[in-house]
Amino acid sequence: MFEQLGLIGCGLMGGSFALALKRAGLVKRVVGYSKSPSTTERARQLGVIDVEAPSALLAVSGADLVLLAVPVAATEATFKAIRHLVRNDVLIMDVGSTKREVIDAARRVLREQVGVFVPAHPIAGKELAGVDHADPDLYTGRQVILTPIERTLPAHLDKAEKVWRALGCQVKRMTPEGHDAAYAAISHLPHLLAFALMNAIQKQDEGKDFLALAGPGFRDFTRIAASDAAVWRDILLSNKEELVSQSRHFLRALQELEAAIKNNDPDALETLIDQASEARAGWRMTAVKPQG
Ligand SMILES: NC(=O)C1=CN([C@@H]2O[C@H](COP(=O)(O)OP(=O)(O)OC[C@H]3O[C@@H](n4cnc5c(N)ncnc54)[C@H](O)[C@@H]3O)[C@@H](O)[C@H]2O)C=CC1
Ligand SMILES: O=C(O)C(=O)Cc1ccc(O)cc1
Repeated sequence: MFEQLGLIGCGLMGGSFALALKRAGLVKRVVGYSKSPSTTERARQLGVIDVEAPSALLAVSGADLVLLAVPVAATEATFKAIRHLVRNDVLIMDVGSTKREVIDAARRVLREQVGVFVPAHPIAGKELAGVDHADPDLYTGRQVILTPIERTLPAHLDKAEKVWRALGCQVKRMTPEGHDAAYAAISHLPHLLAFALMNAIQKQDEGKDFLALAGPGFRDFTRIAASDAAVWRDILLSNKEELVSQSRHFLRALQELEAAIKNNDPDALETLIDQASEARAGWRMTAVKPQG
């Protein structure tokens, strides 16, 4: 049981964490801070937080658990804002979608105290940002990747694992590098492609008319294109090398398909589609709860 969660970033991810922690009876009080005072106020109105803090530092004052749930490029400024209140008995976690840059920021700012920070990435979320979409079930049954470094304090790592497990998550450990390489392929590239597809269509003269005719396949493929621009700008820029490398893999695969079409080669085309179809049919999302 935690006395106080200091929540920095009262949006979708932070708000959902606060609601889930409260529902599990794991926290007595949630003190929240978001950059925009209207968001913090809304979070309190919704019962996501109990107390509005006027600064990140004041949200952390008296907290034994701190969650950073801000766009990843805001991580360093957030650590700087709170560093004077970072003590060894406080557990700090984040929920950022990339890990190497977040950890570099933590090392630069927290220095010898970096061990209290346990980098975390819940593989849960949706395309709808903001506290109004916070949901106590968001994390239930989902994977959470922890990417500890050599200085991470074992007791803090253990406590972090217990918190996520108590919220119904399946916890996995990876290196920050392994994490960023994998998520470039399975999350950052798919978002990039969804953004590109929407723009490619809407920039055509008949784009609007085409979109009006689209069906469920298009809906499934492009859902994530509606994601928050500031959040995704930061994610894509903070995993640049891995993302560009995955984009090259994708372009090669696209060119192979295009060549089979241009060459009127049905066998080659069928083989390529078969490979994709079998891989997708055999894939299941790792989850604790039965998935829809
Ligand atoms: N949206 C998703 O599905 C997932 C997002 N994430 C990560 O979660 C983090 C938060 O994303 P969401 O909750 O989706 O976004 P959001 O936009 O719903 O919430 C972010 C909140 O942070 C606040 N904020 C922005 N800059 C700030 C600053 N400098 N100081 C204090 N507050 C600040 C915003 O006002 C907003 O309330 C990001 O790092 C993202 O990479 C991780 C997994 C899934
Ligand atoms: O909307 C979806 O289905 C997502 O894939 C959500 C998501 C977005 C970012 C992450 O780092 C992890 C999960």
